Amino acid sequence: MSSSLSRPSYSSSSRTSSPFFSNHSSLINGDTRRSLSLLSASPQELCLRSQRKSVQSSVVLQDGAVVVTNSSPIEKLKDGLLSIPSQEVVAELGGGEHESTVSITVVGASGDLAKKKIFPALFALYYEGCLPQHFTIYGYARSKMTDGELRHMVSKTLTCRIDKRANCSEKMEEFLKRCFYHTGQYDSQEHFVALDKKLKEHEGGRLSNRLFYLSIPPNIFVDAVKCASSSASSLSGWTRVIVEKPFGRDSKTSAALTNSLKHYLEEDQIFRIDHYLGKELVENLSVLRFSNLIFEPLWSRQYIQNVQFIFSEDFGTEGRGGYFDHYGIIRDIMQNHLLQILALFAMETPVSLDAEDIRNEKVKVLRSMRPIQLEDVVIGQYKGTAKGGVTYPGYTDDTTVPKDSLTPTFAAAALFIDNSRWDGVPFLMKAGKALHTRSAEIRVQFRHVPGNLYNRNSGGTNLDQTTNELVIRVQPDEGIYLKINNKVPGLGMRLDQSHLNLLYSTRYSKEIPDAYERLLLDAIEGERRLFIRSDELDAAWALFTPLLKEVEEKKMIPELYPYGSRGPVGAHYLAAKHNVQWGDL
Ligand SMILES: NC(=O)C1=CN([C@@H]2O[C@H](COP(=O)(O)OP(=O)(O)OC[C@H]3O[C@@H](n4cnc5c(N)ncnc54)[C@H](OP(=O)(O)O)[C@@H]3O)[C@@H](O)[C@H]2O)C=CC1
Ligand SMILES: O=C1O[C@H](COP(=O)(O)O)[C@@H](O)[C@H](O)[C@H]1O
Repeated sequence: MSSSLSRPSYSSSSRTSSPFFSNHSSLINGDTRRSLSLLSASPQELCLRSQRKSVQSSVVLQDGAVVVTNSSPIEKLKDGLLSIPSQEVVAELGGGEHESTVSITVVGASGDLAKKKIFPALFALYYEGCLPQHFTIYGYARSKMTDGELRHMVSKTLTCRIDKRANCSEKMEEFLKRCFYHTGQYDSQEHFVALDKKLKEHEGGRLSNRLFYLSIPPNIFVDAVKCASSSASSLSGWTRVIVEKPFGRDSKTSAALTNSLKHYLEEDQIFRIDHYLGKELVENLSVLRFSNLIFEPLWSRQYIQNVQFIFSEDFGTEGRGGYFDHYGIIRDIMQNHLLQILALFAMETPVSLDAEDIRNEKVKVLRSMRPIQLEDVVIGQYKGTAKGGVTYPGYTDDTTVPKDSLTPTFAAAALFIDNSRWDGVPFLMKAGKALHTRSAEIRVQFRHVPGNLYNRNSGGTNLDQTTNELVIRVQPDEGIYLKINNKVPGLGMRLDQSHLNLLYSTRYSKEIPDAYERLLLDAIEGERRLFIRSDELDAAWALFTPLLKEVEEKKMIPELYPYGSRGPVGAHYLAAKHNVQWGDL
């Protein structure tokens, strides 16, 4: 364990352990509350107020300083008195002096993810006033680049939601002035020491908090963590590391990665990102379930016939064939994104919205899952096709993919949760690249109405087939709709199926933030709810590793499907075997 990281970290789950604030418990009263409203115009709070309504954050007084914390004052204000435990400091604003700073280092800044997602998300947070008063962003990679070149690169990546908004270029200029670049090797202590020196200069003696985003290939994660932790971690505030997937290829490699990371970091310094957890509709899943009386009572085997998690992309592995061939669609999408959504969907009510309470429930669901049977899995691989005069390449046409590759680019699977709530309910997953459309959705198909009166004279509608279905469309065109049977207006009695439709674009004028914005902000705030804990990861791999091993050892041949099609027909047989029809057809 590196000495620089042996200090306690100040997670929401370990708030009382902070040596810096352990004596700073205070009482909040009416005066303090008045101060809170006076402070409400600060940019940080505006951001927290408008976007993060789920009472995760608050502003409290601590020894004369105002501190943005991660807990809800509302919950604690019951008797007009709030006892604040020592808190993880997000920003400390005292007597007009701004004492803390956050340095964000994007390790692998020259890469695809950094350009496509991380820098645009950081800019969006800046634009929305969500970044602390004092922050610095450093790009770190081996490529030689000046600060100016990094800024030029970042300025070109603004393809996201902010670029058409008021004062965008002005804000961009301000943002870019806070971005710097440091050239270095990922395994060089010396280069990280040099980074540390630069960070310190920017921090200017303030309490320093440091976030490292590992946007690099997984084989160099540990080298980078080792150097960052021993040569560039904060000596006064927190140090956190965001780790991108893949977290290993199976149980063994994942455990090895976790062990190596834990050699240099405490678990609560590791933020394992699954960006699907940052998507608006995925975040909303718990709200839908636990804040609406009408859903939770139906959320079990008693009323739900099956649940479907569907991911499709209308493009192939273009440009990422090298990475993808080593992993395949089961590891790339199912074992993480879809399984995480399943866990949120199926978990029991957590004790609270605290990260640990939620993750405890997710782990329980994952550990209750039945081993996946090979006969409950279909795999496919896209092949080249020509349509409308355009030729679309097959997976193995990619020059970085071996010609005889058996790597699945499509998979469908039936999973089961062996607990009393979900006994016997098929949870179907389907994920594929180079399909006819790009979408991600959750479909909940309810049982048919017993003894339905209207089956007798519904004018041809078979109510056993037209059961209620709740669709949570994660992307695109985010929305939630419920299929119901309804009388067609008129003198006769004819039923049809209609939608009660909550389409976000018509209901909300606010743009939907990118998942990376939410997750980066959470990491800065120390909110771990949407990050994967190591036992969740272990449980996810324990479920998929035996299946992956079997598929690979038996050299299972994927069913070929044409680029742009709906995927292999085998997926329909799999669903039919479980008395299910895919809802997206
Ligand atoms: N791109 C995406 O859409 C997604 C990516 N991810 C994950 O995020 C991480 C980053 O992805 P991405 O940006 O696509 O990755 P890249 O392949 O673009 O790599 C990022 C940077 O790492 C350095 N690098 C690349 N290969 C090596 C190597 N063999 N040895 C040392 N350094 C290397 C390069 O910088 P330099 O040469 O300048 O040092 C490169 O610019 C990966 O773990 C990936 O799996 C996860 C989800 C989506
Ligand atoms: O993690 C990954 O996700 C992307 C899809 O993300 P989305 O937010 O664009 O839906 C996928 O293309 C990639 O293969 C995978 O690694």
